[in-house]
Amino acid sequence: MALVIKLSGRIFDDEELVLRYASVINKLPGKIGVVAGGGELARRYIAVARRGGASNTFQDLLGIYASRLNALLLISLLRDAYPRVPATLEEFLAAWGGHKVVVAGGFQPGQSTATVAALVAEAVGSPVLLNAANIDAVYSDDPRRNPNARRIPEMRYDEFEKILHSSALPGGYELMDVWSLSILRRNCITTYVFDGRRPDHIEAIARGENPGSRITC
Ligand SMILES: Nc1ncnc2c1ncn2[C@@H]1O[C@H](COP(=O)(O)OP(=O)(O)O)[C@@H](O)[C@H]1O
Ligand SMILES: O=c1ccn([C@@H]2O[C@H](COP(=O)(O)OP(=O)(O)O)[C@@H](O)[C@H]2O)c(=O)[nH]1
Repeated sequence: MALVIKLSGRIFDDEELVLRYASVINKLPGKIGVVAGGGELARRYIAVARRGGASNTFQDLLGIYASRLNALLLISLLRDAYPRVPATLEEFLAAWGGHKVVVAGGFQPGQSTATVAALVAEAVGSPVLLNAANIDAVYSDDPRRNPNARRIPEMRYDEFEKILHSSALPGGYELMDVWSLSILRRNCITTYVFDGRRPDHIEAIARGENPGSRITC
């Protein structure tokens, strides 16, 4: 069975955490698709570009290249990974046949790596998407803005869509963007959102546990 994991870019801002994820992924059975986010590296370049009046397209492209650098770092730590960062879904699929792990970053402006992860999960036929996020679960509202936000361990995509107010601005797209949800929903792919600081949660989910939030169609 194929498995697809989206790694929040914030994971790549923490050296120890990147090494722990590489160790967990190296031990996972079966074929693994990974998508790396842009993290602090992306936000730093996007902030300078925005300040200098660069277009949203170029701000997104900077985020894409930052996410691809994060992806290449992870590839360098993995045993049997395709040794390049695929820039398109077609390239990802061409690599998928010949390697245990393929690691991508962004694909095109106007979306986030959550959409890349959803496209990859659909393309490789993965029944689940694991989202190692910069938050421990999905809440009724953004817990960083609303201290009364309620943690929601189980929900359906229609409820998830109502909760998310992700801005489609470069470096924004918090948690998951709307395009990712439409792709996940049309394939009935189950998404697990969990604390990205806990690579051990990948094995917990593989054992059938739900350490964060589970979203189903
Ligand atoms: N309903 C929500 N539940 C959980 N987190 C949310 C929600 N709405 C917005 N967020 C925000 O989404 C962020 C997690 O998104 P993620 O893409 O993993 O990290 P980031 O975009 O911060 O790199 C958290 O920082 C959190 O503040
Ligand atoms: O296919 C993609 C993936 C990413 N991005 C850009 O790269 C940034 C970093 O990606 P993301 O926000 O998904 O990373 P994370 O939130 O995990 O750090 C995004 O905000 C977008 O600006 C993009 O334009 N297209």
